[in-house]
Amino acid sequence: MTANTAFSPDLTETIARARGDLRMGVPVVLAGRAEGAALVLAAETLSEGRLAAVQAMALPVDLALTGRRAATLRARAYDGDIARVVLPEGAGLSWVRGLADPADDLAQPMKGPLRTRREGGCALHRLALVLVKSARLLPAALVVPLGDLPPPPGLTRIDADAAAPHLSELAPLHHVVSARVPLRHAEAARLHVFRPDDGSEEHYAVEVGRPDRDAPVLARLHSACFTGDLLGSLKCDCGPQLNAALAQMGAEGQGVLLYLNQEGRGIGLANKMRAYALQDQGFDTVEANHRLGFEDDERDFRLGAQMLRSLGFGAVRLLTNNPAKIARMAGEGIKVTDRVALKVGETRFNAHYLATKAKKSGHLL
Ligand SMILES: Nc1nc2c(ncn2[C@@H]2O[C@H](COP(=O)(O)OP(=O)(O)OP(=O)(O)O)[C@@H](O)[C@H]2O)c(=O)[nH]1
Ligand SMILES: [Zn+2]
Repeated sequence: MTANTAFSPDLTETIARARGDLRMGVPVVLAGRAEGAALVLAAETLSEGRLAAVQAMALPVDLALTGRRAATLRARAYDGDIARVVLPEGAGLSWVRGLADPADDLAQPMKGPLRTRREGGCALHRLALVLVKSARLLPAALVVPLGDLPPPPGLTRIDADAAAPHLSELAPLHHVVSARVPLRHAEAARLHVFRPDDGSEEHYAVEVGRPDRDAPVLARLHSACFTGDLLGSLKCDCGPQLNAALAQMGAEGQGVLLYLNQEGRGIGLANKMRAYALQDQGFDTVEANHRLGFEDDERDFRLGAQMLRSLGFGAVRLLTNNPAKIARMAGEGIKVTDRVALKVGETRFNAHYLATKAKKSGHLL
């Protein structure tokens, strides 16, 4: 490796840079062997100026959407999980935003007619959506295949053939530090910080007592909920569940709570608030995610399994009502010897939310 290439970003670093670019509204270039190079711009952060610059290139432009969003818009998704909606000539920023963001779907239901592309490949579109989702933006992106044109200078360029399999793998988490933090519910607690090597959010583990590594440990996989955990929101049951889990660990003298920074079931706080705004319009928690173009649950529970293993745990008594968590742990090689029910925090504001989870996501009552 020469000095120059040693300083160059590798694939993981280039993808992290691309996430930052997309969040700032800067286009990135995806280049695949079969498809050639394409310019990608996140719909959420697209500016008038960059849309005009795209249109000035006089190339065919697609708005890549997930199959979920396309279904809401009644657009044909020829690629199954994604749709390539053709950008009509002269379409403005409000056209792009209206397709990407369901906020005004009810007020302005007529978005079409929408023409979706059938011919050509969709690998770069699929990768573009993975990238904008991982940047916690709305899952919608303009994709401009460049043909023979050279990409504009100064843009982050990603090797699409290498990036697609790379992004489906979990970035390794490294244990950064741990220290004692006595908690109201569990005085003998220690907070461990884990950092993924792809530049994404850190995740935490709260270890209560000194649990025996050879026995199943009382464990809770808790997903970040700013509104519930910190603000005391009555719209979900997260805050009471967090406290009850720590209290049970404190009472038993041992346990481990994994705090996964996957706000809003993995869609980020801004998108969760978009989902809440749709719930204000009458949609339930699952429908709201789908209208936004997300799956019901976009979390990656491999994170929890990796932290447990890193701390030396192979078996858990899992505090949860969610059967998917049990299945995901087992699938990742963590033995779930018991399910410990965690029923706290029902309010008149979240009764419908809890009932929807029971009905649509199979939560145990
Ligand atoms: N997208 C979205 N996320 C929500 C909504 N309400 C709560 N959340 C998020 O859902 C997650 C709650 O996760 P958990 O406490 O692990 O709940 P669970 O998967 O139902 O499982 P258990 O609590 O273990 O039974 C948190 O990340 C919240 O931010 C909502 O209406 N929409
Ligand atoms: Zn919550």
